[in-house]
Amino acid sequence: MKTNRLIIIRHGESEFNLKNLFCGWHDAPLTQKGVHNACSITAAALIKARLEIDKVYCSALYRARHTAEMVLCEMKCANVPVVVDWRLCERHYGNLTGFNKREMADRYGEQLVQTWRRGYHAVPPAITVDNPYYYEICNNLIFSEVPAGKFPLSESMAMCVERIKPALEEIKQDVLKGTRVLICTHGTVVRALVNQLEGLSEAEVEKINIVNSVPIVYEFNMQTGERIGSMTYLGDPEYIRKKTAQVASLGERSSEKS
Ligand SMILES: O=C(OP(=O)(O)O)[C@H](O)COP(=O)(O)O
Repeated sequence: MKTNRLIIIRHGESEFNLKNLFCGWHDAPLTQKGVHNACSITAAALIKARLEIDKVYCSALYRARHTAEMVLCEMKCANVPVVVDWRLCERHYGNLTGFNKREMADRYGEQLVQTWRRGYHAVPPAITVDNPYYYEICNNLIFSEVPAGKFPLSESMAMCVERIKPALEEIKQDVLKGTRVLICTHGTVVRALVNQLEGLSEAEVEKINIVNSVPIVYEFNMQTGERIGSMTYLGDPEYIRKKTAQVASLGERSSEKS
């Protein structure tokens, strides 16, 4: 049986991940640790598993592009083509963008904030002009490919699934031709991809939390196009368990950070 693999990663730790802030379409950079982990966790795991890459599909946001670049350099294949696709950008977090998750839970209640974070159809309040990131997001040229009328003011998981569907179909065609693809994207988009690839129910996908930097591997039968098995993380199970719990939680207030 001829098989091929698809590798998916959530970018390394961003400045907003570190500060526990909703990020979405704000173009936050990686922290030093995020840059370091692209080499010491992502590339190291791929090199150890002898997984080579022929092509990268990447979100247009800087934290994902920087991660992809670091991984390719560390794997000594910086010439690999990188296709930048706005459809792989994080879900737009609306007016939550830039706010601390724990502080939002204090203001609106844990249940509502967790519903905004993980509810399949929950759309956070639309971003307004008084949001500190409104103009930065609207004027960011990385979104120039977004078709007229499709620029969101906020997105649910369900809306995110709809926009990644055609991109995933294109990527799958490449994988079934034998191209060894890496997708470099974001927490919600990885969840949307897992949802589509595994045909999960809405309730199942609401429970998934994705760790930064650790590669996820899917295998496909190239003749039938069928997926073999479910997602496999390439990394230390104890590290993944601890980090998954952190991603799922509402984290700390800004004032609790050193
Ligand atoms: O921008 C985000 O995701 P990213 O760090 O994967 O780009 C979100 O703020 C992640 O937050 P969540 O885990 O509460 O959905």
